[in-house]
Amino acid sequence: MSRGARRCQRGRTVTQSRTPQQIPVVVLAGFLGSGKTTLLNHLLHRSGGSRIGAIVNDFGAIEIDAMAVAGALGDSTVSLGNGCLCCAVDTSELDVYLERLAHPDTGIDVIVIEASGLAEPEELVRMVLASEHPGIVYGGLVEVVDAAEFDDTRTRHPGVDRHLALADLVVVNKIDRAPHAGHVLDLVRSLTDRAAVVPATYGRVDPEFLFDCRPSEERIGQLSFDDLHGHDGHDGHDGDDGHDGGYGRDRHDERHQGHLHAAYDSVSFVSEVPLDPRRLMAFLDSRPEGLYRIKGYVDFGAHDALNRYAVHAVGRFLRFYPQGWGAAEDRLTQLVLIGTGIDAETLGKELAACRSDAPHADEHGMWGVLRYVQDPDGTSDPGEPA
Ligand SMILES: Nc1nc2c(ncn2[C@@H]2O[C@H](COP(=O)(O)OP(=O)(O)OP(=O)(O)O)[C@@H](O)[C@H]2O)c(=O)[nH]1
Repeated sequence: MSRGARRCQRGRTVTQSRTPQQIPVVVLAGFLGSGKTTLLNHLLHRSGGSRIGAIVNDFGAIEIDAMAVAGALGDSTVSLGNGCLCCAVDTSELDVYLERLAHPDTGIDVIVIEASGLAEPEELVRMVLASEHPGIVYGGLVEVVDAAEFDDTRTRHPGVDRHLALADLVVVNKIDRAPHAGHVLDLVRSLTDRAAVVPATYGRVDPEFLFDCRPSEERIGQLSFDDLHGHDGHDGHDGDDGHDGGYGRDRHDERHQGHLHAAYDSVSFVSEVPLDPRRLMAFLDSRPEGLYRIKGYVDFGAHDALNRYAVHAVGRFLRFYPQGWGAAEDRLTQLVLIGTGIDAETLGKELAACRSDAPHADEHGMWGVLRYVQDPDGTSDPGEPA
């Protein structure tokens, strides 16, 4: 591929033409919901002594992915929200962040850019290669594939084959959900050019596949949000947070008609009023076919005052993950919906109608939601919608 790109050798990656001062920049891509954020969180927790700088690019106006990554490590990410990095973000903005992260004071060993699920990886790779910063070197393209949805994704987007052909490493994720995992692995291998193809569940791959790790004792901790933003007070959040009960069709640059995201719309929804679990389940059960991805956090108010519920829908797959509210956290529902041919106004109205008007929890109200909560040991698979 390009100068500086890595090759996998017997399960380990090697950065070529990298001087000791140069920090590899790894592009982490993959279709909507394939498991990029899950993999990035795994890397952040399992990178031994290596210090990772993360740049997270969300498609929707609310930065759900950035929250998921930052939430795990105390705001140690840079967020480039509302639009695919490959079009909507100015190259110079990416350069500014790369420069900041690559500054020797940060002590960062590797930078991972998590692309939005609709980004064009070759554009991202081009942007990294175009950076003239001497302190960084392109570190390779990692593509995450959802093994359970792979056939469907390829049918919807034949362009995915092209993305795989460019990859240096393909993580075939969600092996636990794929009844024909062997078939998917063979297919992916036939579509890649030179990539290592690694099966995974919940993105648990050896970080050494992506970069050379330092021993654990060298770990010096993650950076603060301020470190990454250069103490300039700019938090990179341009979403419509705090806009109660509000929803909006997010604007995306449609110059690049050949891009995956040209056919997709996203809707963001924020509410300070808790949602009623039965109404939300009715909404989710009847969600339109084109609404491929839902992610975010739900406040069910008195129905569970201790937890917010992270929600993920990918195709017909649906899960809720209860997470304790932080003491200083705003009790908000924040959702991003992404799909093709979706009616943003109607979806927004339907979500607004899910807001609760009852002051008390009804006793069995959460049952429908709890069907989609995974057991703590992660072994059982709750029922999926018909
Ligand atoms: N069963 C199963 N679920 C997984 C696995 N990996 C991720 N998930 C779930 O899949 C959903 C989507 O995962 P994410 O990591 O948010 O996917 P993403 O690629 O970052 O999503 P986008 O940012 O929308 O493109 C979440 O509910 C994850 O918990 C896996 O290996 N097995």
